Amino acid sequence: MLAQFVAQYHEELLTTLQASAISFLIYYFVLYPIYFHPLARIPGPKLCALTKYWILYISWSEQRNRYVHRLHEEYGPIVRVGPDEVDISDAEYMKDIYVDNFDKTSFYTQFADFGSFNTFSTVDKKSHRQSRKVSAKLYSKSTVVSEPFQVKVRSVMSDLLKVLDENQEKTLNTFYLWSIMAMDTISGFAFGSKVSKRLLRDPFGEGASTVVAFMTQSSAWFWTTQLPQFRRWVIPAYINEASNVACQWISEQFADSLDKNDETSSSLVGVLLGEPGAKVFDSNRAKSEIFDHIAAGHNTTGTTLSFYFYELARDTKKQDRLREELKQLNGGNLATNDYSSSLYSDIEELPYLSALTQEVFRIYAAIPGQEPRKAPKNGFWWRGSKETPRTFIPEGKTVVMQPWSLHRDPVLFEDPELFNPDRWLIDDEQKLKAMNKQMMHFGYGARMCLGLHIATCEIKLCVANVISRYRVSLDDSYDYANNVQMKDIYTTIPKSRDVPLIFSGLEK
Ligand code: HEM
Repeated sequence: MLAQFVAQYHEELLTTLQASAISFLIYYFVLYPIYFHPLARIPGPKLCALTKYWILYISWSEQRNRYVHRLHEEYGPIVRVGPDEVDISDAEYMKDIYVDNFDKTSFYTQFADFGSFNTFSTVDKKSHRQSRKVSAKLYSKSTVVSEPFQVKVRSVMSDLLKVLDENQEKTLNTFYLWSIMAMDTISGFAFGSKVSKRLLRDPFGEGASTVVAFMTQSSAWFWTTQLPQFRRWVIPAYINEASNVACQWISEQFADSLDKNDETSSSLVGVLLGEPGAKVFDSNRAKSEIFDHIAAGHNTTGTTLSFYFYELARDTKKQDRLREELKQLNGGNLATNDYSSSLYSDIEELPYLSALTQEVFRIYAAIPGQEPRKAPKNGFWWRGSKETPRTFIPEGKTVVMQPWSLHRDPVLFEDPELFNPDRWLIDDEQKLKAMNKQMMHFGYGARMCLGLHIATCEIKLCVANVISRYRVSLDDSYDYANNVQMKDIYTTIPKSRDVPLIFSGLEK
């Protein structure tokens, strides 16, 4: 009977089944994500709501930070950038997401080296807390300003001043130079000064090849963080080779440090391994941590300083004004002839130096991109705004903020693309407080940058030492407008990997 029915009506049945399947597919893939999904009331392009591959494509084509920023300008402080992902640009939510410490997403899990995770790549709160505790004291402000650390950083500054002295009036790739300098600082801290390589003593040879190896291995960031399942198929062999070179570089110094380092309590190796027998971390875990700190610390600092000096070189009035401020420190004189560095305690609070530094951090945040977290167990409320009604964001959905947009809020930062250090020198305390609260260049909350005190110290010391000795200028033959832009990626670098500048000694 049934067979007879099917035989008689099979064409109509097929059509009905096909129609149902098509209706289901339309509902599931189009109507549900756009109209019925829990995030449906959050504005954004329909393509973002339909498929996660759109924002992945934008990310892959290195446009995400600027694209998401444009979405905020069009749709307001919360935008839906993927079917299950929202980006928020409102400082009020920094506490909810980063201080209350939503777990990191899997974006971070692939930042593991030597087969072991590290503080940066742990996603859950509990293991992160335990991991971070081990090295937090070593990176604290009190350690960074202490004399033993300051001796190390001043010694790196002296190496840098020698390089500049020997290469006056030549065009230097400053992105490499500052990155090498930052690498020397972190590796001195990590392996102890007797062991760590002093790359500034061979900046154009081993120095350049080491930073290039680290930069090359991190150039696969998109596949590593976003589509790790395809990584092994799409990554060219030279990236894996660069990764091996970088790991080898860490391993050699790590092994040497076990033999020769006598700074057990003040070096990262000493702290990570603990007293003999304590077994805080095994050696692969310790190497993974060190790899990550060196990778996180040199590139970001190098990028920040590249844009810093670029801004000073294109506006000599700003250089002169900073030089005037520095002069006051030395009884009206600038630095002496020798290579000795200024004291951090003397320059740390200088108003114009601090304003310049804050403005560089604002426009050129070295990590300008997404810092994704997962909505927690009981979800999370968007409390409502002019553009978007109060909306519940369920557990597990991705919630992101990007410094790029927070730092370009036109209400707090008038003419946001203008490099204007004077905006930090106003008398309006309330406004300054709001501006500072909006800054996310070192992240925010419990997972804020571990190296922020070292980085700030190095950056200010480097600028003060160089500007008090040299006039910095652009190389007229170089196309800065096209080449010196921020690459639109998670950790930015100058697009051309080259910021050529010329240093001319000041008359003493
Ligand atoms: C100008 C220089 C630097 C900038 C702009 C910077 C920025 C940041 C940002 C934004 C984060 C949070 C990232 C996220 O949650 O997605 C971060 C985390 C981190 N940074 Fe830095 N960083 C700098 C220098 C350094 C240095 C010198 C070190 C060396 C120790 C370092 C080590 C770390 C570590 C270990 C984390 C992970 C912290 C955690 O998850 O608890 N950074 N950094």
